[in-house]
Amino acid sequence: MSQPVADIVTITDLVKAYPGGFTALNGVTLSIREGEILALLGPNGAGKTTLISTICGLTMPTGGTVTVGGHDVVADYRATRRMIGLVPQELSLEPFETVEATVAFSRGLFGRPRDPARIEKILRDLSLWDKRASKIVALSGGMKRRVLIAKALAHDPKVLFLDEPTAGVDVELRRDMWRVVEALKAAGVTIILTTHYIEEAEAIADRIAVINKGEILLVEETAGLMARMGKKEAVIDLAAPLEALPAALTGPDLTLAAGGHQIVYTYDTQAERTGIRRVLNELDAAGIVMRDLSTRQSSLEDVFVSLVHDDAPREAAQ
Ligand SMILES: Nc1ncnc2c1ncn2[C@@H]1O[C@H](COP(=O)(O)OP(=O)(O)OP(=O)(O)O)[C@@H](O)[C@H]1O
Repeated sequence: MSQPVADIVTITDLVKAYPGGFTALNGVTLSIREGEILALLGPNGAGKTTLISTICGLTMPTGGTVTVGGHDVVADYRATRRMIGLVPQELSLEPFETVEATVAFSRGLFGRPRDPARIEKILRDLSLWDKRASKIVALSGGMKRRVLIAKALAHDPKVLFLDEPTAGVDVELRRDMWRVVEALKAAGVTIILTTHYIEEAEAIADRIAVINKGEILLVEETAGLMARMGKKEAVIDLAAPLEALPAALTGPDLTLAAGGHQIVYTYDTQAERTGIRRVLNELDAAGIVMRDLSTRQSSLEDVFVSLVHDDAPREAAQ
């Protein structure tokens, strides 16, 4: 029998109001499971970096609690910080230091004893071993990102935060980075990543959390989310516009669009039968002439946009 998965990070009613009065986190409750890859998605300014900084103990919360491995991040900062590795957005490295010294120094910062074999393993896993004697300044952007990850792993953290790990890197390097993240997961590290690339979340995350205006809008298994919300639409172009749908074709899955020139039928991609044939038969029976039929699959990107968009009127109403 498989063991139930424990939560390694527990965030409860977290609030962060910045001194100027801006509330960046507005009651965030979220549990992160040991060993998972969780993608945190949200538009610019949603509160992703503030959330990560608060879990890492770099930003003080104004309300609520965060525990890592059962320890409170404020009361027990040293214990929680040791359990966390953070890869920041900016490439903040000492340019004239070597790769190996940079990573070894980072281990020392957390009071861990020197362990050249451990550093070698980290560098090898990240394909940095051949570059160990190179100065940071001589590395490509992609290699510098790997050094940042190596640095964050140098003290053997249980939880790794990656803030926009593939921002601005090319497709090949991005896929390379995904392999690195998956290998870390296989080694038992819990990973939380923020990203603006939705296909990145879809490709590697076990669960997806969507944050907007300091509030968590959704947390769900990636596969379940795609199955539940990844609907397919059939768009039927009509020869002549309709004022209304015929009586036999009313229902929440059918809408009239494009000024009556189109019927949009939304169906579940998981269902045994799509129901498209029934719709076409009903059109025929009602004497409605179809000009064209096309289908489109909604992606996680559509789900994300509709979630964040649906959230917009709330702000206007406040
Ligand atoms: N030190 C600060 N003082 C005041 N406001 C701040 C501070 N840091 C962040 N904010 C504000 O809090 C909000 C959330 O910022 P945060 O950086 O957490 O968002 P984000 O989701 O990480 O955005 P991005 O995707 O652009 O990195 C923003 O409106 C930002 O302007």
